[in-house]
Amino acid sequence: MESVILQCDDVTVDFDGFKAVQGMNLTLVKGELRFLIGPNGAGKTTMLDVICGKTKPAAGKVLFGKSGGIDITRRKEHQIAELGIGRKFQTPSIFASLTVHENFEIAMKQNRGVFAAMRAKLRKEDGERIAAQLEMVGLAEKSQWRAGGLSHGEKQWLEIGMMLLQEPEILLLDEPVAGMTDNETEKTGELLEEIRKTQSVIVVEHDMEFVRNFASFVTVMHEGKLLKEGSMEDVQRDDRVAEVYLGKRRDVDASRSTA
Ligand SMILES: Nc1ncnc2c1ncn2[C@@H]1O[C@H](COP(=O)(O)OP(=O)(O)OP(=O)(O)O)[C@@H](O)[C@H]1O
Repeated sequence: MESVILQCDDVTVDFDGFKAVQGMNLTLVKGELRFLIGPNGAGKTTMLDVICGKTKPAAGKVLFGKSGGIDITRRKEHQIAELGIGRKFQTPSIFASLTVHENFEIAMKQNRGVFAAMRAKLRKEDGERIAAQLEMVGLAEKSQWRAGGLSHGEKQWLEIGMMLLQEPEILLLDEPVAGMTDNETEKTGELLEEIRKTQSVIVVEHDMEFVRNFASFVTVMHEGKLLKEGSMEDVQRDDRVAEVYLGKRRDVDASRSTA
């Protein structure tokens, strides 16, 4: 049976009277790769902010974990991260002057603080995990490169790898392929498919070609609300979805957006 790992119930976010999210529901099961799409301003990023604790909802609940889960709605951001929800923002937060390997070492020991982490010794099993993670995100051959010298796509993978080392149960990614080359986009999709074997992932995305290639289940938001949920085929066939995306046109195939 599918096990629910995250449940957002009737979430409303109010920014000084403006309801960026209104009564939004979202349920994620373990091992799911969920794409959250919708036009600009739909409330997608705000939903990620609510789940990771950056923004507190005015109403509703966020439950995390198995068997009904625990209510994380009022927990602080760092507590939610410690519980196992990792958030990656659009701009990578990596240490540009350190090597790829050193960045991974820091991620491995993040709880001790950055400077303590740099001094602390790695255990043998930590080294093995880092090696496996480098392999998974395709950076094994560049482990001694300075992170600042990596391509845009590689920096994103580095940060995803750093997050994975902290073993989150859920990863929240905001437009991970924005600015990537086609080849990097493809590789990122493959990486997400690999990640979902052990973790659950929510991806906010504008790149419809990418969504079509890698999404099995899509949630569409519009004006802070759930507009439609289903397979990409279902979503593309939906007249309301076509309407909010492109006026009256049926195809949700918006050209690649960098928004
Ligand atoms: N801190 C804030 N204060 C006031 N309004 C905000 C704040 N953050 C977001 N909003 C507004 O809430 C609405 C939803 O924003 P959000 O960023 O969640 O949308 P989105 O679907 O992620 O859009 P995009 O695809 O353009 O990133 C927008 O109208 C935005 O201007």
